[in-house]
Amino acid sequence: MGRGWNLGSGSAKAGEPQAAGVGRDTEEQDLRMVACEWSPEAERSGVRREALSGGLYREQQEGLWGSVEAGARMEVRAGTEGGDRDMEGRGNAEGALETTGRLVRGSEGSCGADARCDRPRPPGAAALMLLLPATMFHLLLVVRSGPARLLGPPPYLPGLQVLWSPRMLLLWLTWLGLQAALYLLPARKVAEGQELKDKSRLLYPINGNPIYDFFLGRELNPRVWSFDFKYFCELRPGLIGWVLINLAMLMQEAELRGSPSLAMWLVNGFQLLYVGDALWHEEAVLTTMDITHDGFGFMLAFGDLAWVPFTYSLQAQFLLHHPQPLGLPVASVICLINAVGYYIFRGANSQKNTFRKNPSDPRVADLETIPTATGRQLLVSGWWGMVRHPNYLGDLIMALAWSLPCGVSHLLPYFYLLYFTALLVHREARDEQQCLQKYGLAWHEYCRRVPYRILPYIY
Ligand SMILES: NC(=O)C1=CN([C@@H]2O[C@H](COP(=O)(O)OP(=O)(O)OC[C@H]3O[C@@H](n4cnc5c(N)ncnc54)[C@H](OP(=O)(O)O)[C@@H]3O)[C@@H](O)[C@H]2O)C=CC1
Ligand SMILES: CC(C)=CCC[C@@H](C)[C@H]1CC=C2C3=C(CC[C@@]21C)[C@@]1(C)CC[C@H](O)C(C)(C)[C@@H]1CC3
Repeated sequence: MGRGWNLGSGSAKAGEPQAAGVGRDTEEQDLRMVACEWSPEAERSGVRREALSGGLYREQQEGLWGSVEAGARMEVRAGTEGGDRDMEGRGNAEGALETTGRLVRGSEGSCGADARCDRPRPPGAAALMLLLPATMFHLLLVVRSGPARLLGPPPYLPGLQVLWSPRMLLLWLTWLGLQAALYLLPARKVAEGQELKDKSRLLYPINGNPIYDFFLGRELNPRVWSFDFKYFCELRPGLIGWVLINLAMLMQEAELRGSPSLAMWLVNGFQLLYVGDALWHEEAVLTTMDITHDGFGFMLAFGDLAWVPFTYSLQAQFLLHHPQPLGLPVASVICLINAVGYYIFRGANSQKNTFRKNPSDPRVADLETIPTATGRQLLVSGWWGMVRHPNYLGDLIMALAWSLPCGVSHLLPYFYLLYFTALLVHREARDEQQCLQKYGLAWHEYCRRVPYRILPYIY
């Protein structure tokens, strides 16, 4: 059997686990830890030292995670980079092992804080940088064409003179400038984000690959004074730009056909609700992995400033060029689908945010939780007991409702749904990795209790 030990959660000897435990100031904590059973997913070879959130880390004696046998001895080393301490414990017949030891806060740092360990390699990054703009242009060309075929070649290629317009560039810069000016208004609320992982020395690798770094961004939170480029781009210019493009489509349709169609109203209304919700809950964006984990490179800059406004508004663009009849009964069903999606999306996000801010809040105090070695807890009832990403489920249901008003004659309006499913499945896998890194066996226990990721009984 292996001799590496996965530290599970246990009750704290001094100071019960708290939701805000990660940021505790005490230099040393006495923790009572329970080593749990080996699981195939937990087996990872080659990991010598692993960070526990809250600045703690543990080391494995050998490359494997180990199960605990009766009477087995375990050795866990924990400490700061400068000075480790050893601890010992004994296993019992049930395969659980208790040990009491003193963990000393070390410097935070692990693959979990490194945005590069779970991302595409340079050739993939280079391909994406060509593919994404090409896809966007393709979509914009075909949505205007008669057949509007998602998979066919574009009907024509515009000349360079069409693509280059100093007036448009000026307009775009003015738009960014206006957003930047609004963003800088002194009246806005100053919110504190999560403790950032860029305290880690591992976050800034010396040997970077220029293509890869350009794609992902070297800097986690590029700022000039208090102007945070990533945070600014994540919400304002792109999301508001998306709504404005939708609105322009609606107005143009009114001009062309006398009044906007019901389908156009629905698409505008649904997406306005989504963007309004994002801006209303602006602070919640601080805990998304884009802000806490990803650098600000091509992916987010292009994603936020171009991809979101131009491809997320595809349905409205499609409807302008391909009007679709929509009766009231079908429209009502679509509204219901969107309402259900929004209800799940908002309910799940709010439940987690409320819980993370204050676990004793009466709205979440009764929910069942799993303690973790970091002091934070994981919800296992309510929305987060249904599937491991109920917010993604709600988001996907809404995505379906945004496409349905465009009818079923074309695949193009379903592009967002397809892309978004791929994005969320990939994102879910990344988050899973990070949570495993953060919470170790407590995360395995959560996965055991809540086996489905996004879609109950299916995925
Ligand atoms: N429209 C779009 O293009 C996109 C929309 N989105 C939406 O953005 C929103 C945010 O998504 P995203 O940033 O990916 O991540 P989530 O909001 O899903 O947050 C994941 C984090 O939540 C915490 N968590 C996970 N499970 C539990 C649990 N059981 N109990 C308590 N906390 C838990 C963990 O962090 P910790 O424990 O550290 O708190 C985990 O890392 C989603 O609604 C998503 O649909 C996302 C991407 C694109
Ligand atoms: C293909 C490509 C270029 C991908 C880049 C991905 C980005 C477009 C998305 C990554 C995470 C996002 C989020 C939102 C918009 C899309 C991007 C930037 C978001 C702002 C949409 C509104 C939501 O309410 C949200 C605030 C939760 C969400 C955050 C993540």
